[in-house]
Amino acid sequence: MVKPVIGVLALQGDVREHVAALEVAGARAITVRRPTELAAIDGLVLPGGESTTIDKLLRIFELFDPLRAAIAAGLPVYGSCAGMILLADRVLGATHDQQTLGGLDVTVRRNAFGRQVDSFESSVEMAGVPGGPVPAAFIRAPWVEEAGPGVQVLARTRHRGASGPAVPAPDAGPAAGAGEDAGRIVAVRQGTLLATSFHPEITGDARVHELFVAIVKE
Ligand SMILES: NC(=O)CC[C@H](N)C(=O)O
Repeated sequence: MVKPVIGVLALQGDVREHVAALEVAGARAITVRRPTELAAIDGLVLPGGESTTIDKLLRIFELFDPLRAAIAAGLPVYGSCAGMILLADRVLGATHDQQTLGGLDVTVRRNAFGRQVDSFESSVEMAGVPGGPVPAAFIRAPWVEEAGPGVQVLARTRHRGASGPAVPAPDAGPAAGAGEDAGRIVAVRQGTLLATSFHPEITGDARVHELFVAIVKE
């Protein structure tokens, strides 16, 4: 697979930014809106946006069940922010009828860092992403509250940030450990599923997408 074909779910959210980052990262990126388009892709990005809206649109576009099945069958997927929520098996703060595609054995908390005004930009040291901290935009971002045993934690914030926005630190990372003082989990991987609380696609740094392209090629 010289140049994998990676789809970006294009129902809502920041689709163009992911398409651009994927192209920089060495993939051929296509937008996906129809179930039949799933057959053409080697991997899929679930963009940021509003997870409740994307969930509803997935069902309206009859993509929910096929996509759930494709993920269960091993389709590599990268979910950013709302996309992380869509990949999570369990969601705290979900609306009453909100469903997720699932696949990632995590519990995520929606809007965990606060409201829209608490959105912030920072940088995150991420396992599997060499070359220093990744610039990361947190926009009404979720965090991973609990991760199952098969889930690899790739990045954490420096502080737990229970009240107000946390400050993801350049030295945050898997070495932070799981102790009481360890920060919030903001990037995870389980098999071929990758998820980040933040948006790396709007900061002009394609290294997280390069990691996903590498996962797709594995
Ligand atoms: N930037 C984002 O993707 C925000 C996610 C949004 N708060 C949600 O719950 O879906």
